[in-house]
Amino acid sequence: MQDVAPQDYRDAMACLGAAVSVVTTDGSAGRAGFTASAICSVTDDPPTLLVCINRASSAYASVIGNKAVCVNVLSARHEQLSRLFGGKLPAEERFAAAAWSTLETGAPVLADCAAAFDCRIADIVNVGTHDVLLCRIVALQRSGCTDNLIYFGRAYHTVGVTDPAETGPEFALARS
Ligand SMILES: NC(=O)c1ccc[n+]([C@@H]2O[C@H](COP(=O)([O-])OP(=O)(O)OC[C@H]3O[C@@H](n4cnc5c(N)ncnc54)[C@H](O)[C@@H]3O)[C@@H](O)[C@H]2O)c1
Ligand SMILES: Cc1cc2c(cc1C)N(C[C@H](O)[C@H](O)[C@H](O)COP(=O)(O)O)c1[nH]c(=O)[nH]c(=O)c1N2
Repeated sequence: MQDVAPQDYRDAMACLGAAVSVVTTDGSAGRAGFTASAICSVTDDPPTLLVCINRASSAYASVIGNKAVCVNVLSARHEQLSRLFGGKLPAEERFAAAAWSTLETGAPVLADCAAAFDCRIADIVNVGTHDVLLCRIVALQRSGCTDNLIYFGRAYHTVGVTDPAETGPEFALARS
């Protein structure tokens, strides 16, 4: 099979806008977290989402060791937090920038995120540089999603719903 070049693949993938989350974990293998956009819903029965994690990530050993993650979906106001968790900072400095609680698994839950999916890792598939984590949702936190953070064309954007009660949903995409 003839593969396309990784750079050509990334250039094309930059056309896929995606929601941005901070994926966290805590437990005997340590507290860690990273910014992620490679996340999607698999099935609602049993409620399952997938997360792709680079095995070179500083969070990898903790995620695999704890067998649990929380997917914290970011709002527009979390752009700086996304940059912190997507950079090379030590874990303590990343977590110091926000307020956290826990639900079932002990993975950090971002206080004011749009939605948090607390998960146990049910299965792992190795693909190239990444592991695909199949994550069973064991608890949820929701605080509305009127202004989400989006990563598209190698830049952050926000997508908002204006006057949903009066006019029905109207979506606006703005570069931040
Ligand atoms: N799935 C991922 O691991 C993933 C996704 C987005 C960004 N990133 C990382 O964030 C940084 C900035 O990314 P960018 O979007 O500004 O520019 P970029 O050119 O590195 O990436 C463009 C797009 O390609 C995909 N991509 C990039 N690196 C990948 C990887 N190692 N594995 C799978 N898909 C990958 C993503 O969809 C990304 O949005 C880079 O270091 C990139 O590797 C990783
Ligand atoms: C917008 C955006 C989206 C993603 C990322 C980055 C950014 C900026 N990164 C990369 C990841 O966040 C980054 O590698 C680590 O957090 C920083 O590396 P270390 O934690 O220091 O290893 C990333 N990594 C990953 O394994 N899966 C993913 O889905 C994503 N998605």
